[in-house]
Amino acid sequence: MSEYEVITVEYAGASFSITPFGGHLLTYIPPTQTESILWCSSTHKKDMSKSIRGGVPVCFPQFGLIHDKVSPQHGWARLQVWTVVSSTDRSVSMTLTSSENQKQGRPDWGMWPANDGCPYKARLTLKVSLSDAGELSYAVAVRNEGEVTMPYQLLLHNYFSAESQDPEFGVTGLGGYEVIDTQPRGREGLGMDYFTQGSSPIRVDGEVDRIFHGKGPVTAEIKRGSNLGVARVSVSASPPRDVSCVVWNPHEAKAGGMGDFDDQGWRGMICVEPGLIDGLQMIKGGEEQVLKQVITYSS
Ligand SMILES: O=P(O)(O)OC[C@H]1O[C@H](O)[C@H](O)[C@@H](O)[C@@H]1O
Repeated sequence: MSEYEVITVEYAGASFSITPFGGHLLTYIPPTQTESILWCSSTHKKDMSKSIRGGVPVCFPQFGLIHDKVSPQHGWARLQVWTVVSSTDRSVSMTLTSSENQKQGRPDWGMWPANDGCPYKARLTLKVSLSDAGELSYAVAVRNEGEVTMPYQLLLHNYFSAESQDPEFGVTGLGGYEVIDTQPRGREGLGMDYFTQGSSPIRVDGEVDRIFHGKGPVTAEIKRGSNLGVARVSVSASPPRDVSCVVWNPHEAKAGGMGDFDDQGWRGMICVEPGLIDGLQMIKGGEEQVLKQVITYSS
């Protein structure tokens, strides 16, 4: 099987690389830095048989698993080859339609009826660009090209490189958010915990898999550890709506069971994943909704 194609853009002392497979951002190197602040597993699949483990997978039309036994976890957008529509000295734009997905014979979202009877027509357009200051802007537009109102979810599954066991490590900015903790401490097997996030940083002291629901846009700060500096991700939706965020680190046992996860790689990463996942999003025929994140770095 052939490997995915990679497009690299360098501008304002920064660079990023992206592949049409999944519309997947692979690296972002901010100005003055020599290494990507995004984490990517060295053992990820390059042959397009599986979503890339690292970078920024696009999750659409749903986050997570729908228990219909056919829809892939986190949807099909990250499994399709997107079409490049423009490429400039500072940006790349790609598009993907649900009809393309249907042609590939992949199952649709469980809530979408089977391929030929599906009433929904979605077009995703992704634009990744570098500003004059070398900041990375990453926007996904969802257009309903059909006539009936279409439900969806969209999430940007950012993998940041981080020293997750460093005392300086922590994720902040989600204080006051309502949390669904799928890995409650000390209550194994007893389902989920629900609480309001306090102001202290989120750390990795076991498997972390938490969904944070808040109001309006999100800005999360990732103190990546003593040696790696700080990443900041600012996310907003247009038209304005509530943006949620997932924080995930599989820790040793779960990562060890994943064939495409570097040995001990969980020590070097954290996922901070903004998304429109507080219930189903509704979009009328002919309308477009956009989720945009800006990623910046400071030492
Ligand atoms: O292995 P994947 O399908 O890429 O999912 C990786 C992870 O994505 C999210 O962070 C979910 O909250 C996790 O429960 C899941 O394990």
